[in-house]
Amino acid sequence: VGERRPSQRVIQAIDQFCRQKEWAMNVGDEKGMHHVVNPATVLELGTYCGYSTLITLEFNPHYAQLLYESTESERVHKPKRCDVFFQVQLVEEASGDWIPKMRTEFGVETFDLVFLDHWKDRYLPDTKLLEDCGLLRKGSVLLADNVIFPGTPEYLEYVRSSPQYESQYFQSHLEYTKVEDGLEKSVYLD
Ligand SMILES: C[S@@+](CC[C@H](N)C(=O)[O-])C[C@H]1O[C@@H](n2cnc3c(N)ncnc32)[C@H](O)[C@@H]1O
Ligand SMILES: O=C(c1ccccc1)c1ccc(O)c(O)c1[N+](=O)[O-]
Ligand SMILES: [Mg+2]
Repeated sequence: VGERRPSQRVIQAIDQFCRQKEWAMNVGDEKGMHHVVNPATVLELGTYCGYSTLITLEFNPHYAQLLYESTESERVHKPKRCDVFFQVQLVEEASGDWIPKMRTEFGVETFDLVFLDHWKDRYLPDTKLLEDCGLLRKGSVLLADNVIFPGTPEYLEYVRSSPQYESQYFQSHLEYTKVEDGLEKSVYLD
């Protein structure tokens, strides 16, 4: 068992602080994304402090700054609208405005994985936007946090009743608590 990488040490420190000092809305160390296949092109909706980050959308400049400071990857360059790191592309904009620009701004054809963890009333409209923009392909995975607490009833109803998705619920707990919550994994069938 080797020495923890810097990013693992940061995650461990966040978990310890949130468990012992002050709760925060990171996805946390229990839910995580370990049961999802290893994706190549990932979109995260909702960055916060960058605990779960990959290619990520965050409209709060304060939280976006936290990611710049906490991401140990060197900043490759600073184009006008986003910062590109070795592993992270952060777009400091609202999901509804920027999902339609993913192809033209980033050359994304389709996403292998979308991690939904932003304001819960945006899950359904942004999912429909991803569909309408052709950014999902057969086998794309939507992984949605907080489907029980705070809850995303309209989104759950949609992915569980739509013939376009194969959905599975992974029961867990609200991060750093014993309150029931979980992740809904929905595979797009096209
Ligand atoms: C729960 S936090 C994200 C937690 C993060 N995924 C993690 O696991 O640490 C939700 C974040 O989404 C951001 N957010 C909410 N709605 C958004 C939207 N429509 N577009 C972009 N960011 C959004 C909020 O500013 C907040 O930082
Ligand atoms: O909505 C909240 C929330 C509501 C009230 C106070 C703090 C957080 C929340 C709680 C746990 C989450 O995992 C999460 O992603 C969120 N969120 O804001 O997106
Ligand atoms: Mg969450």
